[in-house]
Amino acid sequence: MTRKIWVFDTTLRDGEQVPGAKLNLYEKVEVAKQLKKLQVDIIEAGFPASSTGDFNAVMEVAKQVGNTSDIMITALARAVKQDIDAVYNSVKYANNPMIHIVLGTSDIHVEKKFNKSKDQILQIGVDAVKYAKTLTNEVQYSTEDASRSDFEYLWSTIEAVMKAGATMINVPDTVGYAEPQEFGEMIYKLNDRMKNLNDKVLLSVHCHNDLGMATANTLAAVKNGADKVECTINGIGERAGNAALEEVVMAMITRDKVYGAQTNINAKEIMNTSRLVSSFMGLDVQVNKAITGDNAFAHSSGIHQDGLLKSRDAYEIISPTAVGLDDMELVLTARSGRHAVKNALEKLNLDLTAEQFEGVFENFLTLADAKKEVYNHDLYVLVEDYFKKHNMATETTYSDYFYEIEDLQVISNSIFPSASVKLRKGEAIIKHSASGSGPIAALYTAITEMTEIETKLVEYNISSVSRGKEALGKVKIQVAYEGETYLAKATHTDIMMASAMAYINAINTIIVEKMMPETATV
Ligand SMILES: CC(=O)SCCNC(=O)CCNC(=O)[C@H](O)C(C)(C)COP(=O)(O)OP(=O)(O)OC[C@H]1O[C@@H](n2cnc3c(N)ncnc32)[C@H](O)[C@@H]1OP(=O)(O)O
Ligand SMILES: CC(C)C(=O)C(=O)O
Repeated sequence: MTRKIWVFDTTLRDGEQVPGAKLNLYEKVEVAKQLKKLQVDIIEAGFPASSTGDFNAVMEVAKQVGNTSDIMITALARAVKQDIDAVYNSVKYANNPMIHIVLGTSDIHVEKKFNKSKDQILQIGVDAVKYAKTLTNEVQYSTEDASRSDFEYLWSTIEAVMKAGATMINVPDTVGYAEPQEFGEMIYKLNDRMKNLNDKVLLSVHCHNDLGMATANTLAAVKNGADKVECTINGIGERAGNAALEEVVMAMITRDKVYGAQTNINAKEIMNTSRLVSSFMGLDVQVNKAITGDNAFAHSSGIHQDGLLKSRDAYEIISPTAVGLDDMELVLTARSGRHAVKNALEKLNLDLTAEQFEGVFENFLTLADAKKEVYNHDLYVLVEDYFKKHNMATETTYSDYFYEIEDLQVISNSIFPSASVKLRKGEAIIKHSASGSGPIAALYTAITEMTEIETKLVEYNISSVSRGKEALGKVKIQVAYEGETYLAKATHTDIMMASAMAYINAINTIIVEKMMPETATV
């Protein structure tokens, strides 16, 4: 039988502990609404005692998102009356409020942090739970630093707080010290004892990623009886972060026979949630991050691309559509082979003879060696160049459709930010200037007015690819056009040039998908 695993999302509490990731009230509510669409069971919305801003944000999440019976809203408190009151007074507006109390159980915490005896700390925990129970029925108790605690003391604490009324026991690997086998064994023993005492109390885990094992430890706990997992979107959180919700959930779906457990998560909302959190918190997702990284479903090497074209399961264990992406991406690079390039040409209706293909492929490799990625609009131009070189007539001049940047100048000031841009479209040269509220707005306005393709810039993201003065700027954008979104990127030492190139890549992609004539055959 498949067990149900509860998902407790702590993106808005532990995730928000990432330096610089603080969200305002509006942003917290928006993320919480998206977490509800993702169908998490519990949202930990913050730490209300820490500031008035966070108290109000938690209260707003409780009111606006906790207003239905399918979700529980909680927030964190130390084992301190004032913190517990702050949690209660903010989460009480939810249909299902819960108070979450944390207190350490390891010798390090008891002796060095609190300078108290084990009995004193245990009593403080019990009193905190008893007090919280006078306010709400649902109370979770977290035994901070559980994985470095003396097992019998950890158990005495859990037993005592369960008797005091805790409805969920959360066992944290606070400093990411645990190892899957060892952590699994600890959870097995705790589960056994807990179920004997009161089988209605849920056993939960909260794992950190200091040794890169947060997901593995969480899944080991699931295998060994844990009922609930605490996670964050994109694995963000204090220091090296927490177990990533998308990894834990997709592992249970993909390896269902191993875990025999499932969550209620609507996996198709994973990418939307990841992008929203990344954009609001200003935290880029590492490109190779499992499930939500840019390259998680992108294949770039010839042998893999060939294998995928023959049978998807050769190199794919999860369909990208399962997490809300359109499809896998075959990125054309200098490591691509003939099968992938032929497939891309065929998709564009560019049917070539074997001899023509070999000629185009040779030129493709030369271009790919010079560029990081070859786009569909580059393929059109490669085919056209081949035909021109071999004095063959073409019905359509493809390069007449696409834009290339020849030059640009951007003036950034607080009075009148402006941009002058020179574009090439086939043989034609177009020049234009525009102003805007900032340099990027001016640049993108100039290009929009020249190309007459009205897009909406949904996201603009710039990062440095390397260190130092010569660092390359990498620009990633998302634009909307006629109800669809297009992602594009570009890299250049000049960040304005990288910004313009990314935008032109998006424009050319829109042209390929929406504006190339059906009859565009060679
Ligand atoms: C593992 C985790 O992620 S736990 C959650 C971490 N999150 C946060 O810390 C939320 C943000 N924190 C804050 O805003 C502040 O630290 C506050 C409001 C919690 C406390 O602020 P202050 O009162 O100024 O105390 P400060 O943070 O300097 O020190 C923590 C105090 O809480 C005590 N404390 C720490 N953990 C606990 C606990 N679980 N239960 C009871 N007391 C605790 C410490 O011993 C210390 O008390 P002391 O002043 O008597 O030595
Ligand atoms: C509050 C607890 C669950 C925590 O964040 C930790 O121990 O890491």
